[in-house]
Amino acid sequence: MTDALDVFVSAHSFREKDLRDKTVVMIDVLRASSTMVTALHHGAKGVIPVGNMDEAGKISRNLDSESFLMSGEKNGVKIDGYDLTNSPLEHAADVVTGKTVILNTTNGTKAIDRADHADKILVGSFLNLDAVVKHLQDEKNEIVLVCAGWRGRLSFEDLLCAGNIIYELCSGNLSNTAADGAKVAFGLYEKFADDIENSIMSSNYAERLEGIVSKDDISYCCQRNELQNLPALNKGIITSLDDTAN
Ligand SMILES: O=C(O)[C@H](CS(=O)(=O)O)OP(=O)(O)O
Repeated sequence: MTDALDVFVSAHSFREKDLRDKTVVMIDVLRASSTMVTALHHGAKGVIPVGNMDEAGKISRNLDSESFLMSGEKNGVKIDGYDLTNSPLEHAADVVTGKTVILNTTNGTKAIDRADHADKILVGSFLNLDAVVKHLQDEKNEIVLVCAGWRGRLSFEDLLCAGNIIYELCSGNLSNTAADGAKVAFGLYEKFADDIENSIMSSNYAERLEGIVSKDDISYCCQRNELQNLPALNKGIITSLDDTAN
């Protein structure tokens, strides 16, 4: 099954047609994917991913002011006038239950926007890795793991998570005929499998956002299989797969 799977290392490394009729798993470990999974696990009604502030503003104007929260960041910092940053730890049950979260981030929400032509878009992270793997085991479409990366560049933690998904799907035995992207992600995971958190703590992200994003946030996002839900995009809104009409 891993022969029908490829990995794109950033949200800018594919063309629209590369995703047509495929099932995409968008991976932005730090932090958009982890925040979406967490918000939905904690009872958010849905997450609306937006690519910029204008879009966020337009959507919010059509909603009852009590019904939603605006979450997001620019360079890791809360956007003026927003309720929350995109820290998963801020998306706690007492904050998000029953609310729609409009989420605006530098990479993750834009990656979803760019993956628009896929047949299905799922959201993956270390937190819900098992749920992703279980779903992909029965997937009929070709699969593409889209790492959000950072501003068009590769991010270590996203590729590592893609490698972990592939490793589980092939039970640690990747075929020689797998795509190059799958081989690279798998190899990265093999190297760092026993040291996920430490290796991510010395990634470019951790260095770049030191003092802005807390170590608690990063540690939280490195936990594997803490949450069991699988977010999926449905008509512009992300909900956990069991809650959607599909
Ligand atoms: O806030 C985050 O975790 C990042 C910030 S940055 O773009 O890596 O500086 O955004 P995200 O879209 O969640 O990757």
